[in-house]
Amino acid sequence: MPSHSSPFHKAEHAVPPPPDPQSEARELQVKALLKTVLEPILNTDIVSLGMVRNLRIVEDYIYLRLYVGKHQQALKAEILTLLSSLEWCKKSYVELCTIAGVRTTIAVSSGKGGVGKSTTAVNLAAALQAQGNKVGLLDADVYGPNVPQMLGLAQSAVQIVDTPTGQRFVPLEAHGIKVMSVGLLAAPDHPLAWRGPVLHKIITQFIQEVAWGDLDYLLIDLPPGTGDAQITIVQESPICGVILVTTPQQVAVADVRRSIHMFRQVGIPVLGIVENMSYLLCGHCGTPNPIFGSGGGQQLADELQAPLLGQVPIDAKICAGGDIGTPLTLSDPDSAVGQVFTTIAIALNTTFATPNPLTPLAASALVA
Ligand SMILES: Nc1ncnc2c1ncn2[C@@H]1O[C@H](COP(=O)(O)OP(=O)(O)OP(=O)(O)O)[C@@H](O)[C@H]1O
Repeated sequence: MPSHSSPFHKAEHAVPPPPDPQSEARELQVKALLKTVLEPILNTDIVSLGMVRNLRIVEDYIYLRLYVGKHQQALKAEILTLLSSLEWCKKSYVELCTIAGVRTTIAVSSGKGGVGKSTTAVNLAAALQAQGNKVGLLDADVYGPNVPQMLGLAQSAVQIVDTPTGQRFVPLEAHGIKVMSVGLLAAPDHPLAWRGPVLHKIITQFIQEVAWGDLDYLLIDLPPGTGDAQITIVQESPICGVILVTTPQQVAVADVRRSIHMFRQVGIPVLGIVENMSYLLCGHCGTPNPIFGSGGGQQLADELQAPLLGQVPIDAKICAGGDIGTPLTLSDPDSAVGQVFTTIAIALNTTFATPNPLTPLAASALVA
């Protein structure tokens, strides 16, 4: 954090001065330098990974925020050493932004509601957990928080604990997955009509004030669309990347296109697209029938250079699983649905858990 004697303390509240050529040149110099710092697992520079945000240069001082997982905190020292090599820099401040205990944070988003975003988040969490990962699921869909019901936790009460760093929500647990949801704080059947600053505060609390313990993956189920709530969440959290869910119809695809642009604008890598309700499997012969049309997900993936991570069939057992609180990927991992989510979980593990010379998933995520 910047000390009170730093120029940033004054600058926080002041109207930003017009950019001067010297500051602009220095900013370019700093960015170029930061681009030489590689995240060792993804083997990609920290600027392209969206880890560096809020870069500001005031006179001879540099300030930036570094959004990282618990295993990446050593990057701070590397950055400070590197910036100290600039002959004009008197001091640099790197504010570490992380979620305590969490290694990899991934958001699940969709351009519009009802396309299966929560279904994807829940089944992916189950697939990652089944592969031996410690997994948390944060239901940040303030407009329709239905993760608790999908995991059989609908009526549960949330506990609060005192910790050395303040009070924290205690996540609930379902099928070995730690779960926190805005829905758990609202009375049943009560609309969640939070707006503006209240919404911002609740979301920020959810990101920072949950006692997750040690997690390999934290999945965040975002609200649909590209509004204030989504932007707050992606800007306030150390998200490594976002998975976008769509259906094959043209209208859903257009919404996802908008979402992808929004994420790329704020510098969050897009890990790929999940096409849900891609086809209906014939109950007799097993032939796939693309009742909502076909090719939408692949077309979008090609156009936006984001990989198509999987195509999930329509299966009535998904709804049944949602109602009884057990994701289909857990109750029937060998089903076509279970296999799609297992494949995606393996791709994520390969990308985020093993040092590698730029996996296809990581490489394509960074195309702007
Ligand atoms: N592949 C599928 N086959 C059958 N039913 C599905 C499938 N995917 C989702 N559903 C069902 O569609 C409904 C909407 O799914 P879900 O709640 O996951 O969508 P969502 O995008 O999260 O919606 P919202 O944005 O409104 O929260 C649920 O009843 C779910 O069980």
